[in-house]
Amino acid sequence: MSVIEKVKTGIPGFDDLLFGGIPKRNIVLLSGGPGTGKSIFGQQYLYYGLQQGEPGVLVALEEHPVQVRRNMAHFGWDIKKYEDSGQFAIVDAFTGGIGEAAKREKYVVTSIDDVGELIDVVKTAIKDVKAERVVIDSVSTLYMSKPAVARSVMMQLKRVLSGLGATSILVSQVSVTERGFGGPGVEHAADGIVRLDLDEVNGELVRSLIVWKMRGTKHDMKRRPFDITDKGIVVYSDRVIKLRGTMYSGE
Ligand SMILES: Nc1ncnc2c1ncn2[C@@H]1O[C@H](COP(=O)(O)OP(=O)(O)OP(=O)(O)O)[C@@H](O)[C@H]1O
Repeated sequence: MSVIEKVKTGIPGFDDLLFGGIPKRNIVLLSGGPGTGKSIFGQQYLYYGLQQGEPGVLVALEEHPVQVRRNMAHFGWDIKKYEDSGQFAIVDAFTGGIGEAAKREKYVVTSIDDVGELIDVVKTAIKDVKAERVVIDSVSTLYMSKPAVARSVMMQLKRVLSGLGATSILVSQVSVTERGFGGPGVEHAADGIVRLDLDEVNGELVRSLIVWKMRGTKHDMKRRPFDITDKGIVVYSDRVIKLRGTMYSGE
């Protein structure tokens, strides 16, 4: 039996849940409601890779690249030096190329309705920086207005990302009450699903996550609490959280 190579996320506590990390070339759907920490998780995964000498690409569909750099700097993740040295790239799929700041971006997607264009730009960025890690934030934006094409978009992305050897996290936005992870088309196509949650317990918001699926490895099956600190996400892999009265607890 061949041993599957794992990619460490570097998020404290999280790799324990995957017995080492994400199997190489997997496409992982990172799903959760608003403010659950999806963007931070993705950025932390990329920054850890950079520190290990693994180049990365962040496809920004929800935020201006300038804002992304600012948010990352807030956690002490200085990506500028990696951008300058050609080990990291942000694909701007947010501005549509409009505005002064957008003119300074190297990788710009002018229309996100044209998935072909997006894929071409992403491909170029991955090849240029030799990316081993890719984050798309968020993939939902690509099919929000046309759910029927979700699976096809996902399959196209999967072929390109996996084909170029990258291990990818695709952020999937779901509403607070939604039980799923972004729709059947994407859930089945993804190699892995990680769900982040924010729930009110005794008048306080509590963060937790669960690994729902991960092809190529055994994984933890329990809901684990996590925190967002000034240094990013910390998962408490030895603690279990039971949410009362949610769709998960079966109460
Ligand atoms: N320095 C920090 N310390 C603690 N918590 C923080 C810090 N910075 C941000 N947060 C928390 O992270 C949340 C935002 O996380 P993030 O942007 O990753 O969410 P998201 O899941 O991508 O949300 P959305 O889908 O709405 O964009 C904030 O609402 C806040 O609760």
